[in-house]
Amino acid sequence: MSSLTRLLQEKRKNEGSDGLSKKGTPTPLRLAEIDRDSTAQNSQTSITTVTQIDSGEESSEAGTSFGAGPHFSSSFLNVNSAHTAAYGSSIPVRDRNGSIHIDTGNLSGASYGSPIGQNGRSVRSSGPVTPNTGGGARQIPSLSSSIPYSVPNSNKDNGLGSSGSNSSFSSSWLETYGGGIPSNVSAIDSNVISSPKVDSVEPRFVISKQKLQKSSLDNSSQAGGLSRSNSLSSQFGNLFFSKNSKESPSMNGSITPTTTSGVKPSSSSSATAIPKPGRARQSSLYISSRQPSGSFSDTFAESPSSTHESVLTQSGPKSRHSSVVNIKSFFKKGSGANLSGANGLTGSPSTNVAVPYASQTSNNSGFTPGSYGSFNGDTIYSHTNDTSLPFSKRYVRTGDDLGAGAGGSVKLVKRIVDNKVFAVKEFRAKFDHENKREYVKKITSEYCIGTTLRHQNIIETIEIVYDNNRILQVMEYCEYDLFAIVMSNKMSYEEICCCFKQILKGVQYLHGIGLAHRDLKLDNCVINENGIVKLIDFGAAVVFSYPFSKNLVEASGIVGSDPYLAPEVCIFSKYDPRPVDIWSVAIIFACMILKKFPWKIPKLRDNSFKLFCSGRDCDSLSALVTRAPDPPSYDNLDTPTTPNSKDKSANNAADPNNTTIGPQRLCHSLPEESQDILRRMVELAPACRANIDEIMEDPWIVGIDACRMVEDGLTFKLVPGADHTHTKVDQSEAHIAGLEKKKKKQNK
Ligand SMILES: Nc1ncnc2c1ncn2[C@@H]1O[C@H](COP(=O)(O)OP(=O)(O)OP(=O)(O)O)[C@@H](O)[C@H]1O
Repeated sequence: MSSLTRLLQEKRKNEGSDGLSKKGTPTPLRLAEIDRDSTAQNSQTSITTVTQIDSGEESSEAGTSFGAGPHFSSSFLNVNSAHTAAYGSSIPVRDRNGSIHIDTGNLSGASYGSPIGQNGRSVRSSGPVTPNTGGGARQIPSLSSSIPYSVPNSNKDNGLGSSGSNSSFSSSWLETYGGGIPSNVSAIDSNVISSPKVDSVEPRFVISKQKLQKSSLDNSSQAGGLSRSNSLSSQFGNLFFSKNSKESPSMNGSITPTTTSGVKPSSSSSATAIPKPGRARQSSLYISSRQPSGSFSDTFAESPSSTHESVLTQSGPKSRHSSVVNIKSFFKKGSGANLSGANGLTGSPSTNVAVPYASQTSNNSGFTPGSYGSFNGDTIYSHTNDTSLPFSKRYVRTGDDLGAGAGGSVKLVKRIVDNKVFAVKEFRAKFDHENKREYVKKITSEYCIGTTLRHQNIIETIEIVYDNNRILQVMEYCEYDLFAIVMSNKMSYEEICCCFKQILKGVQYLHGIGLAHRDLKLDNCVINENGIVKLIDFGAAVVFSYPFSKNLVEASGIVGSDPYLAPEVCIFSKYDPRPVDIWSVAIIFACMILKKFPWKIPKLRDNSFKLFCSGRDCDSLSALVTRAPDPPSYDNLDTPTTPNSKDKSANNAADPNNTTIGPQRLCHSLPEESQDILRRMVELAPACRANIDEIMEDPWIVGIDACRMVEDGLTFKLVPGADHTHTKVDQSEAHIAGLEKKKKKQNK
């Protein structure tokens, strides 16, 4: 068990059993209680045996040697390593770093069997690219071939149509592959999952659909975008998961070690074990970020002064430009050349950069011509004009690291000219096995998104610098990780609602410009002294809509962190990324209220999730996930589809009074006024899930008095929510890195 995990456990113990007990907030039911109750009830209800297609997680732990170092608890490991990956066999899956893994079709271990690093991140088992030879693999179409995207309410759906796969439900994946659904069974019978063929490069790297298709053909051997997030949920893992959380009874299968080479055709049977791919993205990057590089860290002189005095003075409103940088021209003019030079590449990376549509329609009035495109010295992009000096002459490192993850490490710096404090993300170095073009694509993708976004609930990128062979992203600094604030257990209910609404606003902005985040979790929300929440880490973001196009560009790959993953991500090779974000935000809310995850992973082998899926009017998870809302009836054509009418076809519980199974298993533990919309946010079927605009119209959400910045002449001023203040914690434990450090000290 990691030191931090133990710390959090201890903290939880000390804090007693209840999370929030504010007026109007039901005392959250601990997962342990839920599980005990439900397990007891389980035997009495009509829930029948669940056909488990996985081998058990428990045995995976038992059968895996994690080395002699400190271990994470089983629950921690499960949440952080239980990667669902591409199901079936022989699918080369690519993580966010571009490394390709081959799953052999056995439950195993690239992740489970890998040695766990000191911080609990399993070492990635990545091998060379191996062609997809899964000839026997059944081809699972994308989710859109099973459900119509043009569902009622699609007018609220940013006007996006389907990706051209509007097959009706009658010709769905379910009927083709899954057979009929017995109507008289209330439990989830089986989740028929086989090997989806992932055959495209990630769309965010491609300008047009045509290019995407071409690239898909060209790169068919580099299939798949498996990506695992380096989940700082790790800390939550141990804290939130009940020790008593029961795994599925059928989880006692043995674990077959995964190899990263060799190919095994998938079985099309529903009893196929789900292979566990390597925990690719996180560990190796994590390690990478700690490699002595002689670059970034050495560039700064350590500042003797404490960081946080000045932090308090710099957290005022940042200038918000209404415009969005045209990243396409940005790359053509400047950074492309710069990066080319920097990485020894020929050709501009601009040809592979996705352009969200807002970027083409906006003007660039917020940026001077010199702020991007051309660069002074080592600056690739900057909000400011003061880029004539090299980075190391303008900033000084101060304080400790803020965090490190898959994309790189984040440090605190002070701008010499005005003593303002910023967070600087040093993108990780290129891996040896990674080709340069791939690496540049990844990095450029993240930072071009970072430089494009302008919203008070999205972190602001100040400048991007090429320095000493590393790419540095200077961001506004936020004093707290939302994770750390939640862990303090001091948040009031109103404060939680405020944070929730701000996260939703950030998502609304992203979805409005055609981007989905795909890795929304507490760890990727930071909060400043004013109580303004910001989304960070756009390393997994994708463009789902291009300018002037009504087509949806589906996302692919299992991207995100297990407890926050939407179920369709684990089932389909391609999916609409918007409902995935919505699901994740619902989990974030549940975590803030309950102080624990509802489940470790949205798969049937997780008993808690299985119970959540059970007790509905359908017995197949696949069927539940591919449901579509009822079409509007002829009698009610004039009546717009309301959330309630959508509910008709949603995955409602057969017995709404039974709080141990079905959606109410989760929702009944949440504050009453939040239950309606939360239930719609955790709809198993993405087509029935509330979209962001519907959520923002929910009366409870509308009524939340969230803190916000409003324009005040040329600047912005804070309008705090009237019914709450924001919790502050000591800076030594305001960020994950600080928490880790503190724990390590305590353990010595
Ligand atoms: N602007 C910021 N202000 C304050 N802290 C920040 C900021 N950006 C990042 N951090 C801290 O650094 C950590 C890692 O940042 P980030 O998530 O961007 O890195 P990553 O390498 O992409 O991580 P992951 O593996 O989760 O994707 C965050 O969890 C947070 O604690």
